Amino acid sequence: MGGSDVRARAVDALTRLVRDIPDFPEPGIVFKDITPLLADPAGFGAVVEALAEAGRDEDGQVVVDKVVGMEARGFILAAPVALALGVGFAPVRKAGKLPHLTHRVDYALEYGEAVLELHRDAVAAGDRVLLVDDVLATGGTAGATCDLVRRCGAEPVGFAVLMELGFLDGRAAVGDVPVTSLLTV
Ligand SMILES: O=P(O)(O)OC[C@H]1O[C@H](OP(=O)(O)OP(=O)(O)O)[C@H](O)[C@@H]1O
Ligand SMILES: Nc1ncnc2[nH]cnc12
Repeated sequence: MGGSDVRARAVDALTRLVRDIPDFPEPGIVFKDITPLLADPAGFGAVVEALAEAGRDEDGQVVVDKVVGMEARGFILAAPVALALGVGFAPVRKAGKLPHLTHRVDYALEYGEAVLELHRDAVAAGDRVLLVDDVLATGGTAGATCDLVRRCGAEPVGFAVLMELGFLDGRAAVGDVPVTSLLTV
């Protein structure tokens, strides 16, 4: 199947299977709930395939060494993307969850602030790293993850996300790291 077909199937699944939950987790936020998408194997498979395209070049060659996913929804998408690309997966977690030596970054997101961590040995110096998550909102999470990857001496070479909230300038937070967003809402 060609790249545009893969993407079209993913966009169709996102349009049908992501629901809006108003005022969650706080008043004024419209929460993008991906659980119906995850419950649909064809839709879930379609979006994983489309996200994985961000880790390949035009000839279909894999051009990344590692996939990083952000807790918690990012894990669900990033792990199968890593397997699809045949590379390893590394988790970025909220504070206090990773057991070995970590790098830490404070960050803000659409509804709060927190600390993210990455094991210092999770990615190697010089690795080319693809970030994967479900939603790009303010970009706080993605920006902090780029910082963590760089602190390991590795290079964030792409950020693949299901949905981008277009009214927030999330792309600014990741600077010149290319963003692949399957849907802008
Ligand atoms: O662009 P931002 O403003 O940073 O927001 C995007 C982040 O917010 C959500 O995660 P959340 O921290 O709510 O964690 P969860 O996946 O555990 O629900 C989402 O999964 C992204 O990681
Ligand atoms: N509106 C939203 N829906 C789901 N996840 C989010 N993360 C940040 N903003 C979000």
